[in-house]
Amino acid sequence: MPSRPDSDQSYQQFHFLMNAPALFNAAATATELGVFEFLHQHPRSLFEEVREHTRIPAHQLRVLLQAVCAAGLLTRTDGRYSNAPVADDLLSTDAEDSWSHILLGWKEVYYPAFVHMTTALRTGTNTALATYPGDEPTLYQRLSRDPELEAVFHRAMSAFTLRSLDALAERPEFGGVRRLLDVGGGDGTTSLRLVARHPELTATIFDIPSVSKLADDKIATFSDRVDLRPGNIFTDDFPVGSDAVLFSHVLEIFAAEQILALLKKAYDALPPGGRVFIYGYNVSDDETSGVYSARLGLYFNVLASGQGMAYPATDYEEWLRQVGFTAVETVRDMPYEHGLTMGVR
Ligand SMILES: C[S@@+](CC[C@H](N)C(=O)[O-])C[C@H]1O[C@@H](n2cnc3c(N)ncnc32)[C@H](O)[C@@H]1O
Repeated sequence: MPSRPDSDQSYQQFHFLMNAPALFNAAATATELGVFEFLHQHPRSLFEEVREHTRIPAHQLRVLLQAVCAAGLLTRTDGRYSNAPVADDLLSTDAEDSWSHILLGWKEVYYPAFVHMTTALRTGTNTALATYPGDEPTLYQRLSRDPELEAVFHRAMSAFTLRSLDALAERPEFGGVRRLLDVGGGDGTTSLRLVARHPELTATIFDIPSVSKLADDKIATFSDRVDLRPGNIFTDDFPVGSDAVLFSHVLEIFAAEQILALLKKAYDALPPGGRVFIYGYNVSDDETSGVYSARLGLYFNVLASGQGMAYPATDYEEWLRQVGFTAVETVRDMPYEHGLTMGVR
């Protein structure tokens, strides 16, 4: 059996990758037990102090803390534990954009589904969806039967969206928009940030009724400039009267024919000169890089919709042209593997 030198970076990455699911879960459990939050407030704590806070048996805490140290998220010096700087920045608070929400959403929804990956990819359908009650074709619709999990899921999505949203909100193109239709706008996180940044902008959030209810709570502060359109983006008409349509993290869920149908609906709902914005993850054009995009594509195909991926920007550009949009272009290399593809009716 050939062996590789320990100095080989790809070998080190291989070690980390093979153990990553266990370390991910240790980080999620430490988050749920409030370890990072406690050590943020009480750096250099002794084992007994962490134990008093977490209230788990000493041996099990010993095992957990070793794992989280090995993952690089905690340090232990002279027997005292502290957050590593990256954990202190990203995991130690309950703020809306905290990675702690993202971790819990991935732990509860994404990663349990991946035991179905081989079957799902072999059979070409999202077999993990069978673990959720209902007969609706996507996870988003089935989650409406479990409001608690739906809230965890949307809190995670909102936290992640907040992390990548500023690059979108800062785009000068939104300065020229007056009425935005935010298709699949979720709990309103994106529209709220856009209207806060652009004082002339008003927005309509179009999403399924149970998600619109989540948005209802959030939009209170901007209720004069943000409204809700509960419904199904495929079977219900797009409201008219907007001069721009935004698809943020939505088209990537679906297959090419469905994307073309949604883009055609956007085209028909827009006036001449109206704009379309497609914001989300893009794999590289040669489809070899993008770890966030990889996770997302697998999640769609194993669980969420049974199709879709973080398509390369060139796919979106081609679909926009096919539907009739002009001045098609993409802003590439935005944070978190994001891109913004735009067109004009
Ligand atoms: C990945 S989330 C994106 C949310 C938000 N746009 C963002 O960027 O954070 C996809 C959204 O599409 C919505 N969605 C999926 N299928 C839908 C359908 N058929 N009709 C209405 N909304 C749908 C989901 O409920 C969910 O809120």
